[in-house]
Order: sequence, then C-alpha cells, then structure tokens
Amino acid sequence: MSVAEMHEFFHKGIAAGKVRLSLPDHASGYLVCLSILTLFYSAFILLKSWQRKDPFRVPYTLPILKNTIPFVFDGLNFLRDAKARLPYGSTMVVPIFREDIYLVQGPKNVAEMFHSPQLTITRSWSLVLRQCFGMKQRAVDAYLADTSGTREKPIPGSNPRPQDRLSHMTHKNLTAGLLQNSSLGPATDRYREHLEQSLDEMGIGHDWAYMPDMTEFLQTHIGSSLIRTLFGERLLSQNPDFISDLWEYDEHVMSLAQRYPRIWIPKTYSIRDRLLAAVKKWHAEAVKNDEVSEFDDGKLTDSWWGTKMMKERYRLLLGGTGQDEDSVASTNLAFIWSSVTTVVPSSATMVTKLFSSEAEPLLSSLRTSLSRLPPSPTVKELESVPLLVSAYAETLRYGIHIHVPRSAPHHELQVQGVTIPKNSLILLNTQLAHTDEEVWDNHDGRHPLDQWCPERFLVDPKDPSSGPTRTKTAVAAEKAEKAEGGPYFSSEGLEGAWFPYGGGQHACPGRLLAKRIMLLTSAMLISNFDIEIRAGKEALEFGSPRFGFGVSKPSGPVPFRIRRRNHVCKAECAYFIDT
Ligand code: HEM
Repeated sequence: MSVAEMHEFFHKGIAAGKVRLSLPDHASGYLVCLSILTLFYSAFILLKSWQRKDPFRVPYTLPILKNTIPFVFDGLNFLRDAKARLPYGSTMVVPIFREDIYLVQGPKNVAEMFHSPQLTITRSWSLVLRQCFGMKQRAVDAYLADTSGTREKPIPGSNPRPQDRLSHMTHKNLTAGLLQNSSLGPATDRYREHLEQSLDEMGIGHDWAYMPDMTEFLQTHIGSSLIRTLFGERLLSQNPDFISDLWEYDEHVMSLAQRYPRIWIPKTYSIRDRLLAAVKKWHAEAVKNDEVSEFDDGKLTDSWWGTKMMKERYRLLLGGTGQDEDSVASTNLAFIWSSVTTVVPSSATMVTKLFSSEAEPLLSSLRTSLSRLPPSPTVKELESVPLLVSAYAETLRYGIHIHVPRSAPHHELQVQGVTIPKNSLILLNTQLAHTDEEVWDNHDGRHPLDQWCPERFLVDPKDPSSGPTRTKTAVAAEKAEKAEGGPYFSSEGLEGAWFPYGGGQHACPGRLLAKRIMLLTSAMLISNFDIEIRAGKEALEFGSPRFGFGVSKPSGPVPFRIRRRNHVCKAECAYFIDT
C-alpha cells in the first residue's frame, strides 16, 4: 500500500466509523495536555499580535527625498518635534530617501539594543568607509557582506570563512590593544610623557603667554600626543602637516558624508588624498623596517608602528576578504580620525569650561583636591577626586552628539511591540538620550540639561535631592540615611540614558584611554598652569554643526593667556634671579 493509499484508507475509514483509533489512557492524557498547550500558545501568539504596534512614521511632504533634508540639516529640532508627538520611549520610523531609519529611544529600549547579540555595525561602518574615507567598492562590499558580528561565535544565519570576519578580527585586535591593562597602562604613561614634553616645548614660563585659540592649542598638543602614543613617532615626522590636515578634513567631513562630488569640493577631496597618502607611506616604511622591529626585544612601543596593535591590525586587515593597501589605509585613517576627533574636542570642552570665569570656585576646589595627591598622580588617584570624574562624565553628556548605529542582518527585532525588519538601519541618539527630562534631574531648573553642570553626577549624602537622576536610587537613599562621607560620583540608574561611547559588544574600544586622557590632561593643566579665557560670550557658545556625527565645540576662536604655576626658573629664563 502506498502512502497516498494509506492516507485515503484512514480518512475514509474514520469518516465511515470503520477505523477506530484506540489510544492507551496515558496517551489520551498527553493529548489533552497537548491541546491545552496549543490553546495557550495560540492565545499567546494572538496577544502578541494585538500588542504589536505600527511604529510612528514621521510624515513628509517631499516625495523622493522624504525627510532627508530636515534630518540631515536640522536633525536635532526635527527629531525633538517628532519625539514630542509620541508616547515616551516610542520607536519611530524616519523615512529618508530610499530607506526607513528606526530611531530607538528610552533607556530600557536602548539598553535592550546594547544587550542584543544579533546586532552589527558593519552596515553603517561600510557607508562611512566609502563616503568619508574613500574606500573602493570591492573592499566596502566585504564589510557589507560581513554579517557575522564581533563575537567568537558568528551570528546564527551567517556562514563566514575566517577571512570574511573583518568585524570580529578588528574587534579582537582593538580589545587586546586598548582595553587590557598590559597595553592600556603603558599607553597611558606614554600619553602623559608626550603631553608633558609637548607643553614643555612651548617654553611657557611664569610670564603670561597670549594664545589665539584654546581649541587649536589643545588640538595640537593632545592630538599629537595621542597620535605618538598609538601610532608612533614616524607618522607625524614623515608628514609634518598630518595634524593640521586631519583637523581641516574633520571640518569638512560632512560634505563627504553627504556625497558631494569631487568637482564641488575639490579641496576636501585633496586633503583626504593627502591624508590617505600619508597613511600609506607610514605603512610602507613601517613594513620596510619590520626586520629591526623593537617589539622583538619585548618593547611595547616602537617608533614605526607605535603599538603592536597597529602592526598586527595592518596584517589582519590586509589578509581580509577584498582588502588591499588602499583599503587598509582607508580603515586606518578612519581609526585615527575616530580616536583623535572625539577625545580632543571633548578634552578641550572640559578644559575650556573648567577655566572659564564662571567656574572659578570649582577650579579652586579642584586645585585643593589635586594638591593633596602625589606630584604625578596615577589615574586611580585622579579617579578618587569625585568632582573631576563628575566634570568628565558631564562633559560627555553635554558634548557628544552621535548617532550610534546598529542593524540586525539575519533577524527581525521586537522593540516594545514594534517590529524592526531585518537589516534596517537602527539609530540610538546620544543627544536625545542625554537630555531626556524623564531620566535626568534638572534640580528644579537650576541645572538645565542643555547646560554644562560639573557637579551633576555628584551625590551628596546630606542632600537627598542631589544626583544625576530624577529617581533616586536605593544606594543613594541608604547613604543619605547614614549621611556618611562627602559627595561621591554616581552614574547609577543611567543605563541606556548615558552612552557617549555606545554600548554592549560594540562599545567604543578607546573608552578607557579616552577617560584617562581627559582626566590627565585636565589635571595637568589645572595643577601646573594658570589659564585665563579671554573670549566673549558668543565665542563660548558650544555646539556641533553636524548633528549625530560630532562633538560639540566653541562656536568661535577662544583666545586665552597662560602661564606656568610654581615655575622653577632656570639660568636661560628671562626672570631668572641669580641669588
Ligand atoms: C571622548 C572620546 C570618545 C568618544 C565619545 C567615542 C565614541 C565612540 C562611539 C559612540 C563609538 C560607536 C560605539 C558603538 O557602536 O556602540 C565608537 C567607536 C569606536 N571608537 Fe571611540 N570614542 C572616543 C574615543 C576613542 C578613542 C580615544 C579611540 C582610540 C584609541 C577610539 C576608537 C574607536 C574605534 C576604533 C571605534 C570603532 C569600533 C569598532 O570597529 O567596533 N575612540 N567611539
């Protein structure tokens, strides 16, 4: 009897009552259980589908461009308007040009995104590499095709060969090179030495020296110290204009992101060409000198590659699918740019704010705390000054205006009942989250969220209303009850609400070094220099002309004067008094 015949026999038989399916007692019990389970499951699915919401789609009037113009040119106001029309924490869809962007909001939803193991960043990263860093399509395609994520185990649904896993290999390399104590500690020491040397070379004594712009001053000193720390001496010595080109490129990077052709912005393209050529030259010379590599003698730094991380990264990238010398230069220029142009303006904001006249009592309080530390304090010692750490965290809350991108290449996502189709571009915006009135306490309007308030992250056990969040945490309440100790730094209750470095598996690998740079630089300037800001109110208006893509800076040049405190006169010093 064939299967079809058997099927027919049973059907007809059951219908005619000729075939009786007699089951043992325990089997019918199973059947009852199975039916109940099926019923529950169907009810659950039904409930889920009722709970499924259509996300709010931001309306548009222009048919093809849709919301592209307001999103790109007036992003903050555009999104704030849309946000105001929605229940708190709603995911919204922003239709732009050829795609829908999903903006996920609310601390709970943001934290959920960061915890999800299915998300990647290669899709948006590949666009940046192509548009801003001139990577050729063949190499970009390899980034686009890498949907396996950064974890050891590829995301289910991807089936990569080892050389296809660009995201995983770079992530591993960055984690080892920037987050482990064995590399982070020596990098911190080198940064401190380079910065001290760079400031010493200015020859600033106990007489006031007048400078035209604080931002430029710090861009030069912090920027060059960081580049020397991570990428070695030769990159700058071979290409003396590298830093100034990098800052000029940074000024115009948005026009590249907006896909203006070379014919419209030839200068921007030629700066990028120069930077890429400089990186390629650096790679070529470093490879030539590999045989005498100082790393072989157990050294942690050498003048060619700067760090073992960069030497290994070059080889890893070159061995990746679709990559060549040009694409590695693009990726490494992107790395240099993303490290320098985030931490330098952030440090500059912190320093400028700390030295502005309104912060006078704050400055003396910090000087007193720092004077109690040993002469060259360690990072741990600096972290013991709550006000300094609070000013650091507040600077990032106030000044980081970044869209943190994600996409789920193999699965659709559910965020509070909203379905995000697979491979959609998801954005988490720091500025909207960092000014969320539902989370952050503005202390009855005394500390508005659009202003820099260095004490925002301090909890005073004697003041139950203090602290960054509106909902006071259990720990704070307990400490307040006992009224023990003085004010302490706290970021409790801020998961998904404060994320200047992104989060989860993809969080910025430079975050620990960035924090150290900001603390060390501020402490060094506060302890060793008097600085008087001589800019008008207008120049000190901070902002970022590129919403979602930048770090806030003063709107104009910030002239200042500077002199060394506790200057020990040497014979060559103009003020040397021979005793
Ligand atoms: C205040 C300073 C900085 C801020 C605010 C910042 C912020 C960020 C953010 C938001 C991301 C995306 C994270 C995500 O997708 O979740 C990122 C990625 C990245 N950052 Fe930073 N960053 C800073 C400093 C640095 C420094 C100093 C370095 C290098 C030493 C660095 C290297 C990188 C790299 C390489 C990536 C891409 C990581 C990847 O490919 O997965 N950043 N950063």
